[in-house]
Amino acid sequence: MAHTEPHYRRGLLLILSSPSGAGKTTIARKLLESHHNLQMSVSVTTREMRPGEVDGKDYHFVDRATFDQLEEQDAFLEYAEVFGNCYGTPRSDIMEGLEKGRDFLFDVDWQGAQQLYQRAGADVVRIFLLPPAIDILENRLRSRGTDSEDVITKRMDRARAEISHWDGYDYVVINDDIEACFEKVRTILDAERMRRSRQTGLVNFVRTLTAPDAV
Ligand SMILES: Nc1ncnc2c1ncn2[C@@H]1O[C@H](COP(=O)(O)OP(=O)(O)OP(=O)(O)O)[C@@H](O)[C@H]1O
Ligand SMILES: Nc1nc2c(ncn2[C@@H]2O[C@H](COP(=O)(O)O)[C@@H](O)[C@H]2O)c(=O)[nH]1
Repeated sequence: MAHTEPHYRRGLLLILSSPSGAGKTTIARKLLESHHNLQMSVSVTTREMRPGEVDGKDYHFVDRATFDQLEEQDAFLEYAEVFGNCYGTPRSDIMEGLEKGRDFLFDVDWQGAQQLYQRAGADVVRIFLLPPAIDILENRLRSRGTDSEDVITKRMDRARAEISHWDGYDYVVINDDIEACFEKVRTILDAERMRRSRQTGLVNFVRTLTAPDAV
């Protein structure tokens, strides 16, 4: 075996949660640009499409009847109701992808993080993003320009509840400067990929070092 041959690694499920507006989508985009072998888990949702969003890329947009049907078919690894809309993670592909060493990125709320952890514990890495201050969070939601004042009020009310779940995560990162935050999240992902428990091909490799004649 050439010493450059990559060792087999099991994939992981990287969860990014935060109060709405703290920067999950922004950090997720940067991670996807910089890490090949990382793909977004595209959720199914009943919420209206926002300007600029693409069906099948940002979400799979469906009506409530279709969502309920998928739920009945056990098509979701997890699902939750957020701001009166339903969101679910499609089960298909993910378990199979993990076996093949693929990593998946999730932008889900604390309920999604909890359910994914209950179903796929050892494969899950949970990161929670916090804003540097509560008024900065509100400013970011306003400057994003995607929501009405009514929706911003709802998101801010929910933000406090979401923040109260910060201690259900493996890592907590404050998103003050976007580049600094990204560097921290990237470091976590790179280190988690190296975990011994994920590098399942190491057993055979180590055998070639310690008992080369037996291989
Ligand atoms: N560190 C930062 N400094 C300044 N602006 C930021 C920072 N991080 C994100 N933003 C901006 O804040 C707004 C909200 O960010 P983003 O949409 O990524 O949040 P989110 O957590 O995905 O929100 P939601 O849960 O509602 O989808 C965006 O306009 C984004 O460009
Ligand atoms: N439990 C889940 N939560 C999800 C999923 N997809 C998104 N979300 C969360 O919903 C809110 C609102 O998102 P928005 O795009 O409408 O602003 C946000 O907190 C997301 O993290 C999912 O599949 N499951």
